[in-house]
Amino acid sequence: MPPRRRPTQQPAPSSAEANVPEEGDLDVAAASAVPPPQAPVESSSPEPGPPAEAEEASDDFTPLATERLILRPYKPEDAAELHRLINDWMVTRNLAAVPFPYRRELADEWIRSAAESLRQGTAYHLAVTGTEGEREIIVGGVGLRVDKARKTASLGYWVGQRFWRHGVASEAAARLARWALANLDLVRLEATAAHDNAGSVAVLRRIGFRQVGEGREKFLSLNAEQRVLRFQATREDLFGGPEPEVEPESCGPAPAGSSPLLLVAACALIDADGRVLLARRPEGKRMAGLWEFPGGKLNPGETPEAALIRELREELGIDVAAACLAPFAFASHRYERFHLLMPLFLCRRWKGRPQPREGQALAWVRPEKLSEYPMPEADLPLVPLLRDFL
Ligand SMILES: Nc1nc2c([nH]c(=O)n2[C@@H]2O[C@H](COP(=O)(O)OP(=O)(O)OP(=O)(O)O)[C@@H](O)[C@H]2O)c(=O)[nH]1
Repeated sequence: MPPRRRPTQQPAPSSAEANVPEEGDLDVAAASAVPPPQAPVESSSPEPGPPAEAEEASDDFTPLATERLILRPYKPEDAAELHRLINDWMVTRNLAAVPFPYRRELADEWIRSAAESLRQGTAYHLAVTGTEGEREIIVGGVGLRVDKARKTASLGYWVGQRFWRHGVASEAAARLARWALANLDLVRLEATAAHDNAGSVAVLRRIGFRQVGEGREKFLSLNAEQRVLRFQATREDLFGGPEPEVEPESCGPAPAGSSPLLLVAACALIDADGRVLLARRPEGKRMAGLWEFPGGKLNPGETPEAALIRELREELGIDVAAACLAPFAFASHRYERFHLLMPLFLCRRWKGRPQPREGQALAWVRPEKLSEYPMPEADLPLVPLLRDFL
């Protein structure tokens, strides 16, 4: 079959990906790296600054680490190794967007286009690397194509045949999927797998995707359509809903059959420009990726004001006086495992400059833009109140 040359014909994990049974262990090691906050992320300065704008383009993607792997942007010098791994019928036959045979020049072209789309924030195609002895080796690839209009992204992955049966695809795909929902402006992830690709289906299920339907897709390597299974994952699928450990001390008594009451104090910090500070729940927490008002649970015996003063110092490194906290509204919302009662205070004066002390991204948001930021359900009624007031 002659290779075809189109920018979309890539070793790209665009969909319907690797047939990778996932057991055992791989002799690869991880270096330490942390994900950068991504859009919509703004200045954390309380001084007047640029208005809130979604900003997703990045020239500088910080690699993502897993226990054994590093997910990093491709480099031009990866082309030969990439070509050697991907120009393999056993790998390409499961990849919808990769032709076979795969010509060497396509690897160069792919690396160039992956760098450009990463810079623009339209796709995140990353090399999955491990180490063999002291040497870094490429073991596969993982990627996301972003559909900004639909706030979705499609996940794909492939693994070089030599590295099958070591759990590489699950480890890499889970990391990128969780990073994406925690850091990008997305409501869900999508993925497809060829109906007979049991390995890839198992990967998607293992990392938290749900099957939502079936369809057909053209596979370049087969030069034919294939039946595919369609999968999706939302934040709730990957991180769980709002179900914190509810300590009896912070709750009122819960009669049999009812949910415990959780008291949380929250604060809308307002800067001199009338912008409100939102904090994004970081990867690793339930509801990661949602934006909320800084604050937190009340400790036993604490007043809401005292809890807020403590939380604002811990989370943002600022000092607030109780006299500067003005009661504004409250949220009363039933989550599955508890009922949230959350007084919301307004504060226009504080000491220090809010800094993200707990890995959260911060955004100073104009009131009319608040509704563009995905927030926990309990906060939704507060948004119009705040917008009208400010
Ligand atoms: N701070 C804050 N919490 C909110 C908001 N809306 C909302 O539903 N919550 C929920 O209220 C609870 C706040 O608890 P928290 O901040 O002390 O705890 P957490 O889940 O972040 O975990 P942690 O115990 O590790 O700090 C969480 O379940 C959180 O999802 C909000 O606007 N601000």
